[in-house]
This record gives sequence, C-alpha cells and structure tokens, in this order.
Amino acid sequence: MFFEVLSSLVAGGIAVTAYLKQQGVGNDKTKIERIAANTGLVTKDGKQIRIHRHTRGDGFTEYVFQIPLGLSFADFEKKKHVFEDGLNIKRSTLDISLADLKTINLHGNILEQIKSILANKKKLRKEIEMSFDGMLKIRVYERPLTDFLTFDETMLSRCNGWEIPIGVSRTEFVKHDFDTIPHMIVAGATQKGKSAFLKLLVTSLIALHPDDVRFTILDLKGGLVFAKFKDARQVECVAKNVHESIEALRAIREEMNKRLEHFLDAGIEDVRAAGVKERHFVIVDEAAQIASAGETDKEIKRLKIECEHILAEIARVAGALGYRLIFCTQYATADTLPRQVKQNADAKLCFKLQTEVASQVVLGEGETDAAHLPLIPGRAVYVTDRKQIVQCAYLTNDDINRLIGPHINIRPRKEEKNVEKSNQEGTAPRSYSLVISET
Ligand SMILES: Nc1ncnc2c1ncn2[C@@H]1O[C@H](COP(=O)(O)OP(=O)(O)OP(=O)(O)O)[C@@H](O)[C@H]1O
Repeated sequence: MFFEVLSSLVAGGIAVTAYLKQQGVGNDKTKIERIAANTGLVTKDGKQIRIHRHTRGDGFTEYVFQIPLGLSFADFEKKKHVFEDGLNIKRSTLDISLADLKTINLHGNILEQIKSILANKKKLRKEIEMSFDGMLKIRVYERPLTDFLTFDETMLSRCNGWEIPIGVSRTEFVKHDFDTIPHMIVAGATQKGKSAFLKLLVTSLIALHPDDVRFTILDLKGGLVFAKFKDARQVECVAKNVHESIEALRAIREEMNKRLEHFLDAGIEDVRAAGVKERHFVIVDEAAQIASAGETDKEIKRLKIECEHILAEIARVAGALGYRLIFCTQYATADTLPRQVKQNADAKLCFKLQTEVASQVVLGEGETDAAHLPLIPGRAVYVTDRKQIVQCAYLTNDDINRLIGPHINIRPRKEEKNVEKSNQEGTAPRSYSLVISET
C-alpha cells in the first residue's frame, strides 16, 4: 500500500511532489498547533497558541507562536518530546526528495526503483528546539544532530583557561569552563557515555595544564576506566574502595582547611585572587558505591557517611579554594545525589536516563529531557545557566595514549625490576619502558 501510494505520487509527476514539499512548512505549523491542542495546552476558555511568523534558516524552520495567557513556556517545554514525535509521524514515508524522484525512469519498473531509493535512504528524524523570549519559538530541524563526533586536537586549542571541550550542539562547539562553574554532575544510564566523557575530561586537563592540574579519583566501580591514568604524574590517587577513599578525602579536607585558614587570615577571596594556578579535581565514579543509604556493614556505613560529609564540604566551600568536584552516577536518586552536592554543582551533563523521574532528580523539577534523548552514545543534555543538547566528542585510546603519554611516570617493567634487583650494586645500565595499561 505504502509503495503504491508513492508510485502513484511519482506517476502524478514532480509537480505533486513539489506541492507536497511545499506543504511541509504548513504541515509542521498545523501539526504543532494540533499537538498543542491534543496535549491539553489550551486555556480554560479554549484559547490556543497562535502563529506569529515563521522563518527559514539553514536546515531549519523557526515557528514563533504567541502563548495564551494562563499557559507558560514550561508547560510547552515539558511536552517537547510529544511535539518531536508528532512531527515525525509518517515522516519517513515522505522522505523522498525531488532529486530522488528525478532519478526515476517512468518507463521502467517504478515500484522497484522506489524500493531501491528507500533501501539506500537513512531515515531522517526531525528534531526540535524550544525557547522563549516573550514568544514561544519552536525550531524544527530537517536533519538530526550528528550522532558521532570524533575528538581532534584543535578542540583543545579552542579552549582557554580551565575550559575543556564537551562536544557540539546544533549550533556551536560546546566547552565547559571549570573556573566559572567549578562542580559538575555527570549522570546517565549504563553504556551511554559517562566513562568516555570522564576520559575526555581527564585527558584534556592533563594535556592543557600538565603542571597545574591534580586529580583524586574515587573509582569504586572497580572498572578499568582510569587504568590509563593511574600513573600520570597529575593523578594523586585512584581509590578503589571505601577505605582508600576516606583516606584520600581526609587528606583533601586537611589541605582544604589549611588553605581556607590562610585565605581567611590574608583576606583572600578565592583561588584566582590568590594567584594559585593549581586546580585539584576530585572525581567520584560511581556515587552509588559511596552512598551510605542501604549500607548494612556498620563500620563501612560510618566511613561512607564521613565520605559524604567531606564531598558535601568540597561542593559547598572548596570551589573558591581551587577544588573541583565531578560527581558521577548512573543511579539518579536522592540517595546517590546528596542535596548539598546537587545544589552546588551548577553544571550537569546528563546522558540518557531511563525515566522522567530520574531526569528530574538530576536536572530539576519538570526537566524530563534526559529521559527522551535518542539512544545514541555520547548524546547528552548539558545544563549550566542554559540547556543544550550536545553530542560529546569521542576520544580513542590512541588519542589518550598520545596526549597523556609524556606525563606518565616511567616505571620499570616487572622483569626489568628483577634484573635491577640482582644488579643492586648497579654497574649495568638501567633500562626503562613506558608502561601504559590498555583498557
Ligand atoms: N561520545 C561518544 N561518541 C560515540 N560513542 C560513544 C561516546 N561515548 C561512549 N560511546 C560508546 O558507548 C560505549 C559505552 O560508553 P561508556 O563506557 O562511556 O558508558 P558508561 O555510561 O560509562 O557506562 P557504564 O555506566 O556502564 O560504565 C563506549 O564503549 C563507546 O563505544
């Protein structure tokens, strides 16, 4: 049936197709209005959004609507995924361009030719962006945001100060500035790109600030994500369990308190005013492993509570002292994301989450976008004072090795250690190799 409809369209000629394409604009506007009405975005006295104007840009059409009194932008934003789905209904069936139709030989087997065009076609999904400046603006993009972004070193040269590359949004290269917003929550369901982002973060910071950055990494997941970095001279420790974590955090608290005392005595406002170049990143992966709630072992629970207190303190006061908290979790609940951390981490990078509730735990009330992201690794909602959908840059292991290689502490291989031992008086020349663990 579908192919019959299309074949008759072709037979009907290019004029019909052109007409259909022209209808695309009108259709989207009408669809948006109908979706709004069908999802209850109507005032009690029946008033609906009214089109003010539409403009075409490069790859998108922007519709500007007036919102009736009594409805808010948030009401519309909450339903963004409903609008997006609505605009895509039947979209793939009409995704044949004029150029495609021109290739069809009307004297040949039309059905077979259409089948072949469709077989070679990637289904395009329209994506939308919503904003508000007194009017509701809905931008409908003809093509989706790229689903893969290869990291390249020019991204680093585009970063200033304590900025790191994140990826791209639909309109720009996206960076995060850790001197403007010190703490970040990274959340997302399993296999959606958290670890890849953490590797991008650590590698970028080591490459950009080899002499000024330090890391304390609480890697209680027991994975191999940080194996590559553990011997980098910038990495103070990679704690693998609660005991190692509390030891590392107590050391940070002591250092923090000393610095705080010094700043208070000297009347220094923050690390920038003090001219301190160093920034100390504390990375927690995975927060659920350090959460005290649900811990049954009394002693471990006590240690976890202490860990939580220190982490909350870092989030609350240590930004000004040069500490940066990167708090990661795949379980977005109130237990894994303590209130103090959430309130003080003004940046959130949230990969796809399974439910709207989880999305709201991370991004705030009414913010359900993370639940409606497409199933694309590296696709995330990046929220600071504004919200952007981004595709994070993907760094290969070769990139990481090349960039951090010069900063890895050279240590002898096992067999060379043994040779070294037997030559303790040391006449034989020492030979060392660079050891970078592969994950
Ligand atoms: N930015 C990206 N672009 C393209 N592919 C990516 C990106 N990030 C991650 N991936 C792919 O997704 C896979 C899973 O990513 P990653 O290991 O970062 O997930 P995760 O969220 O840390 O999962 P888990 O919580 O289970 O450890 C990677 O092996 C990689 O193939």
